[in-house]
Amino acid sequence: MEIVLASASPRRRALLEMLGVRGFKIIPAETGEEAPDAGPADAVCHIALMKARKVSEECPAGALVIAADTLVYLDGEALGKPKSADEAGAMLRRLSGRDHTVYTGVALVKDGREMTFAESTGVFFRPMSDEEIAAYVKTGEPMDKAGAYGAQGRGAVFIERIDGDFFNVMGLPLCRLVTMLRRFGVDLINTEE
Ligand SMILES: Cc1cn([C@H]2C[C@H](O)[C@@H](COP(=O)(O)OP(=O)(O)OP(=O)(O)O)O2)c(=O)[nH]c1=O
Repeated sequence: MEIVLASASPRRRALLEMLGVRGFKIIPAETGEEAPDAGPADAVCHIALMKARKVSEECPAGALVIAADTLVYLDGEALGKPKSADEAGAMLRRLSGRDHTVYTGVALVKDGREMTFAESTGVFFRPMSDEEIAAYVKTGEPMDKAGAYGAQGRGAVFIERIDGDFFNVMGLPLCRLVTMLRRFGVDLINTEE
């Protein structure tokens, strides 16, 4: 079966490769990513579905399209990707010394059949000094990431504890994704190889 990852995220690509998915195509979805006025789980599912639908329209029949969207949620507010170094610093100051929740919505679309789910993971940050935040922002790592950090990169040093699927924080909740893929006839556990 042809599998298409509707994402420009190098992390999502690496995670699918890690699962042993071979020869999948990458077609990033060009959507506005306007979050609807909804709770975080509904919002990430909606955006993921918009991405998957858009790419599915361009794909041949039989292709299974996977899309995702990740948001960091704090005090009832969604933190997306920072637009500037200053905004990244401000986000990190808010995250310092407390816990927040990362939501990733995943959408699977094949021949008009659609499935979505959202996974949440609690992330506990240790207190960060202003110097640490400035130095981290300077690395550039925060810039293309929701909440201005990468749990899989240098950002790891600020994370005291994680409650849930770590890969969900990176942008793709692998445990539930594999279960959902089975419903579309893709079995990544019982492979012949
Ligand atoms: C919190 C966190 C987010 N991220 C990333 C995952 C996502 O790539 C990004 C959130 O932006 P998204 O809009 O979810 O995804 P994207 O724009 O990078 O890619 P596409 O829409 O084409 O699929 O933040 C990390 O890599 N590590 C982290 O610890």
